[in-house]
Amino acid sequence: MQRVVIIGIGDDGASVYSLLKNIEDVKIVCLFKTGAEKKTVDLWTNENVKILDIEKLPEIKNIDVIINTVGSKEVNNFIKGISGSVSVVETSAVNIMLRLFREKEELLQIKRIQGELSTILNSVQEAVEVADNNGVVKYVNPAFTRITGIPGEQRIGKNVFDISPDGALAMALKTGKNIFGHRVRVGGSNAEVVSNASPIIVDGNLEGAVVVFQHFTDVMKLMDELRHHTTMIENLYDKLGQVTTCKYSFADILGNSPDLKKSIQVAERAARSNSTVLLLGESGTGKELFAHAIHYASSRREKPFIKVNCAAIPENLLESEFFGYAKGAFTGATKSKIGKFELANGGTIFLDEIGDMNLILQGKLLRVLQEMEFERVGGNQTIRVDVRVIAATNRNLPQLIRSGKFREDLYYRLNVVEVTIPPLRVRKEDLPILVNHLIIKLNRKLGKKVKGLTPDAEEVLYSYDWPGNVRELENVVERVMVTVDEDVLSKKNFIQHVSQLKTTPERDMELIPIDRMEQILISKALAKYGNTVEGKRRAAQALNISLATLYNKIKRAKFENSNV
Ligand SMILES: Nc1ncnc2c1ncn2[C@@H]1O[C@H](COP(=O)(O)OP(=O)(O)OP(=O)(O)O)[C@@H](O)[C@H]1O
Repeated sequence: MQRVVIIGIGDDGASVYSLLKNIEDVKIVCLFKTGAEKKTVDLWTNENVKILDIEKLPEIKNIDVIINTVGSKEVNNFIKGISGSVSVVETSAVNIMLRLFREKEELLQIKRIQGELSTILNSVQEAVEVADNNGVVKYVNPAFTRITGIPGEQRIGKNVFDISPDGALAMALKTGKNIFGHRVRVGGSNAEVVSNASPIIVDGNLEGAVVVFQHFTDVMKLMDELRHHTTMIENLYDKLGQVTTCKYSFADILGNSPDLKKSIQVAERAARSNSTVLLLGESGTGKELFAHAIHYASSRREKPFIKVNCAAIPENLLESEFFGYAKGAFTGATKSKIGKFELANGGTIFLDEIGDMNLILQGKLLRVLQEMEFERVGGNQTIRVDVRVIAATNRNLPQLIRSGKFREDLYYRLNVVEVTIPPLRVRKEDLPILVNHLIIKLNRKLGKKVKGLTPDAEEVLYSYDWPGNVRELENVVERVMVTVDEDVLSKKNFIQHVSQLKTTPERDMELIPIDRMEQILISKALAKYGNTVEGKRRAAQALNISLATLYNKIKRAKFENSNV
């Protein structure tokens, strides 16, 4: 066991201490503080070692070696004066020893980094090749061999300017610049790769270059995957845009006329089932409103509601709109797209203007309705869906069937539950509730304070037939409210702003049987004043007949009608 003392508690003293403290045959007896250290190190508080003043050196017995880390003359002389037979390692020898120690430490550190780097390079999927500034290959990783089929030992030592002069590595060495996305066949192999290369610059000098590449097919595979996911994202965006949030419920369908109530009743019953519903009614009667309400009242209310207007989509696009298309199905189909039936999966598809669909598509639709499965246009995979169908039309389907424009079998498929929505002209008693609701809504929208209509304005509305139904009524009331500043809307406002508001009698003044004319006037009066006892009393007054006569005429009209 060598008993050692260290002179000096500065940087060098600390280094020597660290170097020797774990050596088995060395016992560091203590360290000596000299006062000549440039800076003392604050390491000692955590170390189990004694620190003494240099004056105490003579008192320490049985020392084998004194290591002097302090370069001061006085300290040297003091040690020489007392060391006697004890070996003294001078400062210059200590410095050499420390330099060797530090270099060894650096080497160990480099070796550690090298080990880590080589683990990384061995495990990456990309090929890596390194050449020096003359182009001589110094390193290739295992992925290089996997991708090119060239063993490392066959590659290392060769010159890239000979074996791969068009490669990214040679280009980076020639130009000193980064090369990106270079597509090339690796010299000496058949592998087509996409590579990135960078020059290695140390202290401003070109020391070599490194290239990283991947098999072109791998890149293509990644690109395909990327494209697939991009399509998926686009389709989802598409989906978001097309999924109509179901806006209306049965509570939004206004009107108390018996005919409308009957339609609502049938629709409510249909909503509870999964049956296909066919909505019939003139334009603007509220078919879409009913479709929304049915979906909203059904168990599918949380699922998508998808509307397709069969008349608005060009015939040649309708099929792909419905069923989507596969990538490459036609020129321009660079990616696949899902159709409305898939979008509606789990929910409801609303096929508006079904009477305008072409015959070929009618056949395809029939198959979907029967089997709930289809293929995308140009695709061969069968897609199964669970969709509730609501179709609507303002056309006379039986007539279209007779003229060969609509498939009878499709008609029966769609017509599981038929809901006919009456036109506004046969339920004019619904006018007040509709108009009041519109005024409230438009007051809010336009910032107006309209309270209602004058009786003669009401008369104008009652006398009109409303061929555009509720939609026309909405347009007319809005047009009037936008332009008029009065609180109560008068006949003048309506006539002035809606020139097409011609009253029915004026238009229909051709000759008809008197009893028929009577019936028209009675229903007009009842529509205006309502079918209640009070309404009938006022109607009789307006017609200038007694209440009893009115009852008689109503009875006779009903009797006659039932005999028709
Ligand atoms: N009973 C009703 N109560 C309240 N609003 C109604 C009623 N009926 C129709 N509407 C309103 O009238 C407008 C037209 O209705 P909708 O679009 O549903 O008619 P449609 O029959 O589908 O018309 P088209 O055949 O032209 O597509 C909508 O703004 C709708 O909210």
